[in-house]
This record gives sequence, structure tokens and C-alpha cells, in this order.
Amino acid sequence: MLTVEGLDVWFGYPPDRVDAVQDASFTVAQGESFGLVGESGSGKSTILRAIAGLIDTWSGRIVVDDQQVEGRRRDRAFHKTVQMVFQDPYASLHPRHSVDRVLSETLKLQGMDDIDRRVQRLLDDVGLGRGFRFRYPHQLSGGQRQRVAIARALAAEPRLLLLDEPTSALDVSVQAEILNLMTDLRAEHGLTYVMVSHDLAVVGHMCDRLAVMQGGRIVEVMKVEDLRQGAASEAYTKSLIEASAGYVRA
Ligand SMILES: Nc1ncnc2c1ncn2[C@@H]1O[C@H](COP(=O)(O)OP(=O)(O)OP(=O)(O)O)[C@@H](O)[C@H]1O
Repeated sequence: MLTVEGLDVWFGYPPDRVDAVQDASFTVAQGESFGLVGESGSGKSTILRAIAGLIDTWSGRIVVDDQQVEGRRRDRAFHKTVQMVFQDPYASLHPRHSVDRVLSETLKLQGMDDIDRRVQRLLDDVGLGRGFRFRYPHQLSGGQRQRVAIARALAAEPRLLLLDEPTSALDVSVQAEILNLMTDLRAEHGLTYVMVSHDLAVVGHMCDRLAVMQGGRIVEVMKVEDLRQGAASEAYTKSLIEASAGYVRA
């Protein structure tokens, strides 16, 4: 489903050039959920944005579902395959656009018909009833806003969902609801996930495999199951596990 090979991503020009990602390689199978973990600034979001076709300055190879990503991708076919959900659902929803408008416009942009029925179906899929359809972002809780953002991503009927810290702006009980929703949606829609998180407990709950990043490089790729068994081989991964007491208990 996804191949990332020898990915380098940089920002700016010498002497201020930042090498955000260096020589990153991994593959994600159809239907798999893959986590990217690591400390702040280690390059996790940058990898996601490069896969999403949102960055120009990179080299290497990114192939999504047989489509080669080249610099920025803005075409409809690509967005039908890949969608992204961001950390802050308030920032990613236009404050003056109702839920109905957000979803209808996305569906129309994808060239879909039967908009009314599809909007209702999307709201049902993310557990929001009819009463939410004509609300505005300020009339929704953080968790409800993130459900709308997920519904908007699903509107394009993507095969790959890129999730950038999708629950870190939410409080713990709402976080669990959204994680469970995303687990159910993956099974129902046969989705593939790549998910960025600084939280090993979240990745342990959601993912099959993960890559551990440090200073722009992937230091280890492993199964979540092996992480749970304490089979991390890199010292850095072990220190992450120790720092994440919640995960060890999970
Ligand atoms: N547009 C940009 N211009 C310049 N530098 C950038 C830009 N975006 C990211 N960076 C730098 O690239 C590096 C990787 O950033 P990135 O956001 O990918 O890290 P991250 O692991 O996702 O961090 P966090 O967990 O804090 O979100 C950082 O040093 C960051 O400052």
C-alpha cells in the first residue's frame, strides 16, 4: 500500500537548512496500521506531510497504492487515495462553515452525487446524529469536532489515512472514544493507517507495527507485539518505553 524509500526531507537553504528527515525507509501493507513515534522534532509529522504530497523539498521514493508521489500532489485521484487528519480539529475546520457544508463541499469536490444521503451516512459512520448536521465548529466539543474532521477525511473514500496526533488535543476519556472509533472504521472500511504519536500507549492501542524516530532518522521498525514483550533492540526505544509507564501497564 505504501513504500517509503531513502526519504530525505529538508527545509530552507544553507546555512539555515534543516534536515528534518534523513534516509527513512519503511513499507506499510494494505489494511495495516503503522505508527511513527519519537520525541518532539524528530521528523514524524514531516514524513506524514511528504506522503500526503504537501512538501516540495524532498528526495527518495514514495509510492502510495502504485502512484508515485512527486513533490506536491493536488489532484483529485491522489486525494481519493490519501487523506490526512490533523491534531487540532478546531484549527482544521473553518469557523463559519457548518458541518453540513464541510461534508457536502468535500463530497462535491470529489465529484460524488447523492450528497444528502452521503452526508447523513458519514455522520452515522462517525457516531454523530442528525442534530449535528447544521451545527458550526464552536457549537461542538473537541471530540465532536474531531469526529467531523474524520468524517471529512472519509468523504473522499480514501484507502490510506494519515493521522497526525489525532487525539492529543483531547482529554483522556474522549481520546479513548476517538481511538475506538478509528479502530472500528479501519475494520469497516478496510483502511490503512499511518499514525504519528508521541504517546506509546496510543500507538500500542492502535497500531500493528511502528517506526521509532530520533533526530530525523528511523532507529527501529518493529511489531507492537514485540514492543509489548520488551523486545526493543535499540537503547533509545527502551528509554521511550521506560518513559511511558502507561504503555508498560497496557
Ligand atoms: N516548514 C518548516 N520549516 C523549517 N523547519 C521545519 C518546518 N517544518 C518542520 N521543521 C523542522 O523539522 C524538524 C522535524 O519536525 P516535525 O514537525 O516533523 O517533528 P515531529 O517529530 O512531528 O515533532 P512534534 O512531535 O513536536 O510534532 C524540526 O526540527 C522542525 O523544527
